[in-house]
Amino acid sequence: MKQLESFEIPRTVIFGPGAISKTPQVVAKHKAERILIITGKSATANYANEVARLLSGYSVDVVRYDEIDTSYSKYDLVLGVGGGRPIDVAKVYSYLHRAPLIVIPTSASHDGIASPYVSYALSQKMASHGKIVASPIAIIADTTVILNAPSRLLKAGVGDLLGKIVAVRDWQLAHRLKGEEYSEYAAHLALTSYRIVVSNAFRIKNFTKEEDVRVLVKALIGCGVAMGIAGSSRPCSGSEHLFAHAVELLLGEKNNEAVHGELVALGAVIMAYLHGMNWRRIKRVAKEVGLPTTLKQIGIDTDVAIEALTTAHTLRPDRYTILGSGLGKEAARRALETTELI
Ligand SMILES: NC(=O)C1=CN([C@@H]2O[C@H](COP(=O)(O)OP(=O)(O)OC[C@H]3O[C@@H](n4cnc5c(N)ncnc54)[C@H](OP(=O)(O)O)[C@@H]3O)[C@@H](O)[C@H]2O)C=CC1
Ligand SMILES: O=C(CO)COP(=O)(O)O
Ligand SMILES: [Zn+2]
Repeated sequence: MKQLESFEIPRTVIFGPGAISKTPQVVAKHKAERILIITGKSATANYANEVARLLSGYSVDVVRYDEIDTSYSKYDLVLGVGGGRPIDVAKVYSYLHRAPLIVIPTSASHDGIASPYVSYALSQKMASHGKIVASPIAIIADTTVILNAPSRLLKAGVGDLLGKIVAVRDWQLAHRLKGEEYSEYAAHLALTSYRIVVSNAFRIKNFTKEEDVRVLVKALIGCGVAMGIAGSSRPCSGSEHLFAHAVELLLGEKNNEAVHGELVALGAVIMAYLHGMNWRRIKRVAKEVGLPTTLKQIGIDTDVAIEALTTAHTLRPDRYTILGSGLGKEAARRALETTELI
């Protein structure tokens, strides 16, 4: 007999120019007195303070994501304001303290905006027990704010989406070879986001218009919903993300200048090559948008890339990908040379 299924997706999504001003109305729907705003380290703090001002009738604390710990006192509502890291930490807080979560992205650099899962390594350490599922009750995506974010971040959002073609291919492989459960709907949703950015890449690449950001934000939200439906990040994270995570781990927290979506795009090129897919197309789109297309452009040494490629398969042993039981050093170097990433 089939088992019962359940999944979490966001309840309310408000997006467009000036959406942030709607925060009080969204908050008012929930019986909250004490509100915690988790935000970024510097640039995004202004937005968090703006949100705090809008909520002047409440007791509000604003805390940086890297300064919060699990002993933090109880709040009725948590808001994640910033990039992917503060949003992930806000999800952890929401999960651990059963506080409803509102996500206010200040950039379109990642697809964690609507996903109920947590990716950022620090957040994982904060939650030692089990798998975190924290779907936002609301997303408030202010496209004016996002349009003003550095274009590198918006391009990174395109990079995160370029990875979906590989992630879905890995998932199909695992379905065929390992019998892993596969959701055609979730896979199609992730692929639709990939296709939309690929077909609009030429038009949206400079991110000068609000509608360009809209296309990107919708595609990223679509991926978050795909993860919710799949019950994991599977449709949106395969071997290309394993490569990105492996590089991030090797570089460490302190000297990590690499942006998530940029690493994912480079990973997608390598893994598409290993799959025998059209890796040149992914690279062409990345170049078109202005994403880095060599490791040198983001300061990653060949040794680090090879180490990442040979260890990436160990990071998530339960998620089968084209990396199988691991690449050897020679194969890793060959892949980097053939795809001209080095
Ligand atoms: N849960 C999920 O499903 C997913 C989670 N992720 C996670 O998200 C993270 C990647 O997200 P990303 O956004 O790149 O990382 P960060 O949150 O680290 O943000 C990157 C940089 O962008 C800055 N920034 C954000 N918005 C603005 C803005 N409007 N103006 C100026 N600067 C801005 C941040 O500033 P500041 O210093 O103020 O923070 C930070 O310096 C990774 O840790 C990844 O694992 C990614 C995909 C999916
Ligand atoms: O970044 C993600 C999807 O884009 C999340 O993936 P992970 O589950 O690999 O952290
Ligand atoms: Zn990602």
